[in-house]
Amino acid sequence: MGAGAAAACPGSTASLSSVLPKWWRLVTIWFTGEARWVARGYAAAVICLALVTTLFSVHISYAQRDFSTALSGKDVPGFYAAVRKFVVIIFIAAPLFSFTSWVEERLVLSWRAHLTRLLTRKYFAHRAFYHIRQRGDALDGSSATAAGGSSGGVGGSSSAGIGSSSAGSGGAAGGIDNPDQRICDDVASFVRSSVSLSLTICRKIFSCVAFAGVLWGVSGSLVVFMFMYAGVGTFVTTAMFGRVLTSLYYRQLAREADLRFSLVRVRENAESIAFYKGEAGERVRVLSRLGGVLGVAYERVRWSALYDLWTSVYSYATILVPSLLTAPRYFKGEIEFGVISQASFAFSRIDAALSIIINNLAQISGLAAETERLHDLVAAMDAAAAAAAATGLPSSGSEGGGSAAAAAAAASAAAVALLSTAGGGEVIARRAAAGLRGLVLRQLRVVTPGGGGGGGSRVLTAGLSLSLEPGQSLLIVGPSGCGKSSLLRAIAGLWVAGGGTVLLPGGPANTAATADDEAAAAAAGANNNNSSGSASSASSGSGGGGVFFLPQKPFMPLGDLRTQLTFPSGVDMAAVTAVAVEDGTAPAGAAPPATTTTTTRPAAPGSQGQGQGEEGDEERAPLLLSHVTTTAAAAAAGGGGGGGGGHMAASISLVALQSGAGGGGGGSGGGGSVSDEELLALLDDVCLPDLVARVGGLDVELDWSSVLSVGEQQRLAVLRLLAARPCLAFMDEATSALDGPTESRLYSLIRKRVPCYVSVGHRLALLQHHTHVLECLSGDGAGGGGEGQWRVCTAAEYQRRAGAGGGGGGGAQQHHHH
Ligand SMILES: Nc1ncnc2c1ncn2[C@@H]1O[C@H](COP(=O)(O)OP(=O)(O)OP(=O)(O)O)[C@@H](O)[C@H]1O
Repeated sequence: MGAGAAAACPGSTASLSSVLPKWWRLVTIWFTGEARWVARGYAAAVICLALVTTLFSVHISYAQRDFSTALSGKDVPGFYAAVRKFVVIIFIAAPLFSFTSWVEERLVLSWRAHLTRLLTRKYFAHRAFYHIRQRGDALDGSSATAAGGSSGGVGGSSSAGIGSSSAGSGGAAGGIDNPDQRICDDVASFVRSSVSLSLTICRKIFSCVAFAGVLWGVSGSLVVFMFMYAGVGTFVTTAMFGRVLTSLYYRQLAREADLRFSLVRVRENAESIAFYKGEAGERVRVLSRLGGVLGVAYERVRWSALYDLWTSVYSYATILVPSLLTAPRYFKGEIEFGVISQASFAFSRIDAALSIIINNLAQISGLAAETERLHDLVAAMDAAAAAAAATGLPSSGSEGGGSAAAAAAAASAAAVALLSTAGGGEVIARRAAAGLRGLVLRQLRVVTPGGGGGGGSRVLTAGLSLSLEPGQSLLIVGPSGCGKSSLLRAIAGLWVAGGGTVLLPGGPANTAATADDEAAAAAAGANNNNSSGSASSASSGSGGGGVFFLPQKPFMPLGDLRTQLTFPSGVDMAAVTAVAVEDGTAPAGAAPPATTTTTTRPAAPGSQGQGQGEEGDEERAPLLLSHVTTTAAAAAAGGGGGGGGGHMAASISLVALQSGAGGGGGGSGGGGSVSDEELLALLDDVCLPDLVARVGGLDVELDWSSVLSVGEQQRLAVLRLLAARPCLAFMDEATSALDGPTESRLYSLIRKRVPCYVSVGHRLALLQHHTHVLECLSGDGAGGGGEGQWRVCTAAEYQRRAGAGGGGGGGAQQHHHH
């Protein structure tokens, strides 16, 4: 029974001693972090209080002794003297004991707050939540319960974690299940158990020393016997129960989180399940996860019963032993009666101290499991951050600075090392090029997560090079599953496995942050070098990078209607600052909170000449989309007819044309926030003029994803794009739920306000809104291990072919060589 449990759970392979360094690493996060003086103050206070309360316990034992001796000797004055002494001690000790528990509770709360905030920051930094989620999804189901318990050191866990973000090799390598549960529940229990166990140990050591002195006065042999007795007991207990109980506790945590997750999924997808009439299946799934929880729970009950049996035998024996050893001397008249009871009391205290593992094994094994889970989570988050930093845009704008750059460089180096061990693959480089206002891809290779060069990974795109400049727009088309969305994932930096370079607008000219940005960044954790400064602020766009992604699935955050419209940059500055102040991350000079929610926009690009980006002049110059091809398509073009479109048979190159510094395409608006009037006008633009009136105002909070139709949600998403006014936008089937005329109207607006954009779509009607088409030529995502082939042509040419040859495939045939 125990062996089975141990084999099934990675956590079980960790012995208690191997968990100790991990526990210590987690503990030092608080004690050496920015709040270290608070932490150390609390720790010193509780340790002193533990010492004082232990001394009082010794006094109480002496008072008790006098008490019993006076009573048995019928010594009336002695009795009353003992009573008086006892009352005085209790009078002082009682408030002290309650003050001690108050300080302990405060310590627990502060520590928990600190650790949860830290993990939350790490969770959102560098989109760790995305990379960790991927691994969690892959493991969703029964295997998830066994995941996450890597018993290796930080290095081992890190490489597993990095794999999840880039080139993971499947669940077997160890991953992170249910990060939400780890951040909420595991932190709380970890902190509580750590404090209570540490204090227990402190108290036990003190009392062990104090009572060993007392007992030594009675009988030296009793002390020696005591230590031997406790040593054997501890050894037997840990050998018999330690690993099994830790493993069972670990599995129970994971399975309970799985059960809860299955119920949360039902709540989130209630309508779809109801339409499918899928409740029977869901019920079975929930109940089977309950079965998983109960299975582990029953096993725990069995082991706990055995453990209880053992501890009762052990502790009852300790009641008898001191009396057996001291009674003969009492019978001979060598000691008083009170000495027997004092010896028993001292013996039981020392026994309790020495039997700390025996008596607290359940709590210790719980703490060990929580330590494993939190340690793995932190390692995975750090690894995800390092991987993101390896491919992320260099820091620019609000978080710039020597230390940030150095940290990013260090993280990059770490990530490259980790990636090379995890997947053996290259990483896509993403850079911000100052002055660039379009998109440049160079020899881009996109690989699905799942291994760098095999082991389930697939190459979706190989050798793709293109450039897009203001005034141009690209429609990505191709069969479902060929890798269109994945191309956007790679450009956005969500997928990093592969190779080549992505250049995006960036640098001072395009990322000049507004005051609000800076305040937000400063307040929201600028002093945390894991904060998501560089890559995400640039690529999420609306804040300061000028690049905006609209995903395929609309997302409606929790909050009022204004939040929906201004997402992701609509930040309640008062709340941000409040959080940062609570968090202790607000710098001394943090900007005072704004009173309203604001949406920031990139400032209008200024003169191009100031660009200090990483790229040279060649990259800064706007590039005309001259051609695009891939290695495979290039070869094909060399051998067969290349119809139109400017395909080149030879090597791929980017043709930099005349720089049109100052970037055409117009319209990049000035900085500042979006007023309510502007929001109302934008709602009008996206054909939702009556939405505010219908729901009752901009401040109304509803469950937006269920009260708005998918088409309405898509229109709101386009509104966000228009409000953000990026210089480059990516839309993944962002208008797929809209009727033709509405879609057309929205695209006309986008064309007017966004100089350069890329869409993924299936409808031919979209052609009229794009200047070029990027077509995936692989029928099935380069199935069978072939490389993804793409080609570009003008929209007119694509349209011509579609008219003549039945879809873009007519033209595609010419180059479709495997
Ligand atoms: N996290 C992942 N891990 C491994 N493979 C993935 C992952 N996400 C997607 N894929 C695979 O990558 C391929 C490309 O997916 P992608 O979403 O880019 O397709 P698409 O061309 O956008 O399709 P559609 O038109 O249906 O939206 C698919 O075969 C998909 O199964």
